[in-house]
Amino acid sequence: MSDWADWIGREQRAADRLDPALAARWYATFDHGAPASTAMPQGIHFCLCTPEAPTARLGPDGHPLREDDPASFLPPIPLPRRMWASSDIEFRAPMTIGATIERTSRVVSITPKSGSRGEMVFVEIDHETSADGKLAVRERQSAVYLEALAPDAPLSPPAPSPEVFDPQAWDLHRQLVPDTRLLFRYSALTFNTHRIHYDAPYALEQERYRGLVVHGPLTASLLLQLAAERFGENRLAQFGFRGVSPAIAGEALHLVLRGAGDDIELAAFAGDGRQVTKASARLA
Ligand SMILES: CC(C)(COP(=O)(O)OP(=O)(O)OC[C@H]1O[C@@H](n2cnc3c(N)ncnc32)[C@H](O)[C@@H]1OP(=O)(O)O)[C@@H](O)C(=O)NCCC(=O)NCCSC(=O)C[C@](C)(O)C(=O)O
Repeated sequence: MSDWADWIGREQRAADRLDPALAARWYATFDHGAPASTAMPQGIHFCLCTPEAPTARLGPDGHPLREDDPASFLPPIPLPRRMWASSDIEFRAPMTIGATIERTSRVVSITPKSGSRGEMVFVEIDHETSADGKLAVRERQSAVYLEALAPDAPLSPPAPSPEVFDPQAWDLHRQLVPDTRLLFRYSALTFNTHRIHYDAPYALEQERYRGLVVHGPLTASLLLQLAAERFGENRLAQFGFRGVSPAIAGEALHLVLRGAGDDIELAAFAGDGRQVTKASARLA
C-alpha cells in the first residue's frame, strides 16, 4: 500500500454558526432539560462544521468520496469500512449559542497496521475549532479504515464473552438503549450519511455488523453528559475516548464513571458485558 506521504499536512477549513435551532435540536435529541445558560454542553463541536459534499459526491458507504487528487482532503485508502477509532480532546473555552465557528483540520499521520481484523489504516486528523475568534476545542481524531469482508463472514461484534461489567465498581452508572430514532437524530445533527448508522441491510450485508452501529461521537457525547451530571457543565479540560468494540442500536448501553480531578475514568459497556468505549477525563 502507498505511504500516503502527499496527504500529510493537508488542510481543510470550514465555517459555521452555533445556531439556536441547532442548539434546540441537540437538547431535544438528548432529552436534555432546559439550558441554564447560553454556553452549550461539551460535545456540541461534533455537530459543527459538518461535511458539505454534494450527494453526487458520496461514496458507497455514504461518506464523501476520497479521491486521488490534490483537492481531496482525505487519502483514497482502498479499505472500504471506516470507523471512528479514538479522539483526544482539549476543551479551552465553552461555545455559546450564536457564536461564529471556524475550524481548521489537518492530516497528521497515516499509519497502516494489522489487527485481529486484518489490514487497517489509521488516519489521524487535528481539528482546531474557534468560537467568535477564540480557540474553543482542540481535537486529535483517529479514523480507521478496515478490509472488505466476505458476504458470509461472521457478524460482528461476535457472540458475547462472559459478563465482565460490574456496575458496583463505578461511582456513577446510567443505562439507556440507543435506538434507531436516537441514531437517526444524531446522524442528522452531524449531517453524517454513513450508512452503518441507519441502513440496516447495508450494515449487515456489506459491513457484516449484526445491527446498526452507534456513532462513536454519540457514545462520547453521552459520556460527556455523564461527566456533566457528576461535575457540572463545561467543567472538563480534557477528554479522550477510544472505541474498542461496536455498540449496536437497540441493545443496552451502560455508561459509567469513577474518580475525580485529574484522574477520571469513564467507559461504556454493552448489555452483554463487552466494553465498547474506554475514556478518561481531567477537570479544568
Ligand atoms: C478500532 C478497531 C477496528 C481496532 O481493531 P482491533 O481490535 O483488531 O485492533 P487491535 O488488534 O486491538 O490493535 C491493532 C493496532 O491498532 C491500534 N488500535 C486499536 N484500536 C485503536 C483505536 N480505537 N484507536 C487508535 N488505535 C487503535 C492498537 O493500538 C494496535 O496498534 P499497534 O499495532 O501499534 O500496537 C476495533 O477496536 C473496533 O472495532 N472498535 C470499535 C470502533 C467503533 O465502534 N467506533 C464507533 C462507531 S463507527 C463511527 O462512529 C463512524 C462515523 C462517526 O460514522 C465516522 O465514520 O466517523
